[in-house]
Amino acid sequence: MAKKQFKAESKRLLDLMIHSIYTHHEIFLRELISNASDAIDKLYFKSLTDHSISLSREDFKIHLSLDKENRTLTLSDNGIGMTQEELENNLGVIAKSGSLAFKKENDMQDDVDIIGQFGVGFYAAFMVSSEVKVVSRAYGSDDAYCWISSGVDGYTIEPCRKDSVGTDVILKIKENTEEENFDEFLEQYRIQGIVKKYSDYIRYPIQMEMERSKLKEGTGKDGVDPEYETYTETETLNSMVPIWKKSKEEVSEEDYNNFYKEKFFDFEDPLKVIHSKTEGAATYNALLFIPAKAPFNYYTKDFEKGLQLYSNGVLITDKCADLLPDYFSFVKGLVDSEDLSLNISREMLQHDRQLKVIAKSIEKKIKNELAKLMKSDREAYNKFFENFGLQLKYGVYSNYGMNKEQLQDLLLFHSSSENKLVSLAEYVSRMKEEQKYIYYATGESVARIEHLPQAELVKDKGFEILYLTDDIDEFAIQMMREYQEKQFKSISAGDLDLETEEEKEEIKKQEEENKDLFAAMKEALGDKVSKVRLSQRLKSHPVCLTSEGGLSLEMEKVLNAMPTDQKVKAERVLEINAAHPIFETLKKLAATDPEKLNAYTDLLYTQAMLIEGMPVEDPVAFSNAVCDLMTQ
Ligand SMILES: Nc1ncnc2c1ncn2[C@@H]1O[C@H](COP(=O)(O)OP(=O)(O)OP(=O)(O)O)[C@@H](O)[C@H]1O
Repeated sequence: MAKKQFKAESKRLLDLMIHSIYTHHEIFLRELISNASDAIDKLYFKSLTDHSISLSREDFKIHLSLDKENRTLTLSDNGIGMTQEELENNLGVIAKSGSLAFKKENDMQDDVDIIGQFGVGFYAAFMVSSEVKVVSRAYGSDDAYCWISSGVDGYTIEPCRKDSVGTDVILKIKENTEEENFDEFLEQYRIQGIVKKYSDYIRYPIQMEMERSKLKEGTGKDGVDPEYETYTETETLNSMVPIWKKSKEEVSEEDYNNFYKEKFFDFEDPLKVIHSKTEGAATYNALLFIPAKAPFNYYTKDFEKGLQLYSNGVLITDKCADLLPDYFSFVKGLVDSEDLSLNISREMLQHDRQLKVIAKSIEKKIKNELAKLMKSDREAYNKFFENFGLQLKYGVYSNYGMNKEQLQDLLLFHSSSENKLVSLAEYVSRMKEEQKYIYYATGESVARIEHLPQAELVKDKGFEILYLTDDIDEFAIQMMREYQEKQFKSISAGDLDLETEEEKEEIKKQEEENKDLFAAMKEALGDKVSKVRLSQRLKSHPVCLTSEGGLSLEMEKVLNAMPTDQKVKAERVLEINAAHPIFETLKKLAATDPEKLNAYTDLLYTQAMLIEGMPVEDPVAFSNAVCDLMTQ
């Protein structure tokens, strides 16, 4: 059977092209400037081998001009131009890319970055233009041709005059409609803004006549009213050389800082700059910054993470979220890669595989740089941690601890013995020979934890305690379970395993002897506690509250502060210090005055709650009970 060719309804196709590919109208300018840059690159490439071309890099430019009255925006380049045939083939055939063909035909050198590949970008002009006119004269030809089209109706090509080689693209900007504003594309500042946004790093100057106004001479002083006059000035709108493509030696700290502040709208210099060129599985340049302070909305839903993504110096996405894991969401910066397979609108990527490879590599880089900073400049790292440490801890906890290995060495906690932030590695390196666990205590603040009765014995043994003051801390620690094969242990949970065998025996004996007392106290407290027992962690304080099972009192507080209806309750244990005089009193009361024992038990429980920073269920009853005691 004879094979038939597909036919395309070219009008429909163009219509689709104009209305369905791009999300933002402003993209048209990026596309036309990229075409101009490609055309110049081609001529430049030719000039490398054809010595009759006397142009050097500096001679090439792209020029923009606005004519509000006639509603035109003109882009001129002195690139390679197009012959009549090329106009016909490249602009008359949708999805035909002369640039891609050029790249394939010629073995392109490193310093030429042809951008075009799909053969559709040009048609973006019709999103904002009622008519597009292309006047072009090809390199090596004396003839020029004019291609005109109003979009779906087709196009005409006629000979015309053009004095120099290159191409002028003249857009007749559409009239405003009820829904859409096109006038904006006739405003010089809007055009300047779009160029800066997408084409700042096109390597040839993009110039425009900018209208300015100044005070007329002789006015505005000596009692003469100020009068203004307008004048025009040619301005280069783009910065051209991407700072990230320069070598590190060429860029000063000030250059980096200024670039960061201007581009990412910060008033302060960044805390750390990471500039890297990577080759291998993923080839890319990255320029990343760690801000000195968390933005005011950092810990809110409004904050959007992401890095700018460039392909050959042309902006593809302003905030590519996939390039950063959540726990490094504070990083600002950009990635530029030539190996991205872009989708046709150049607004997205086609395969996220490449992006994943780049993201993995960036993540590794950020982690290593932070670890380096921790070692080399602790003060700066502490500052970083004060601002973003919380995010790292969330990172350890989230996704069922999937990233804990990655992040654990970046964490800092306040140390009881050092009285400053320490890393887990530092803690472990100081552990005593007989110390089995990494001890931690939780509470609202360092000052509050300092006074926790539970900490007494652990401290007495000379063991360091990590003070956890953020809500997420204990959740993160529980997710980690251990660090360098040392388990974490809360000073308020379960058996601290601090006693010698004899001490353990002694406690067991005392527990047995006072079985009835503890049973009576438990009875008095009812559901409030799951157990009353002898304490193995108290030294001078009478009581404390601990918990059993996976849920600690601190976690209970955190979870119950969340706006959900489901409330949780930790299994509370009231611990009594056998060495405290109160113990003797309790023993006596058990035998003589059970009612008083009940009242004292309740008082002790409430005191323990207060020490823990837990809300007292009935403050009035507590106050009355204390007064009763005072007046006895
Ligand atoms: N200013 C110009 N000077 C010379 N040739 C041009 C110019 N503008 C467009 N062309 C030619 O027209 C072709 C089609 O342009 P178009 O913008 O539609 O696609 P492209 O740039 O090749 O690819 P992409 O869709 O990826 O941008 C280009 O490949 C190029 O050969």
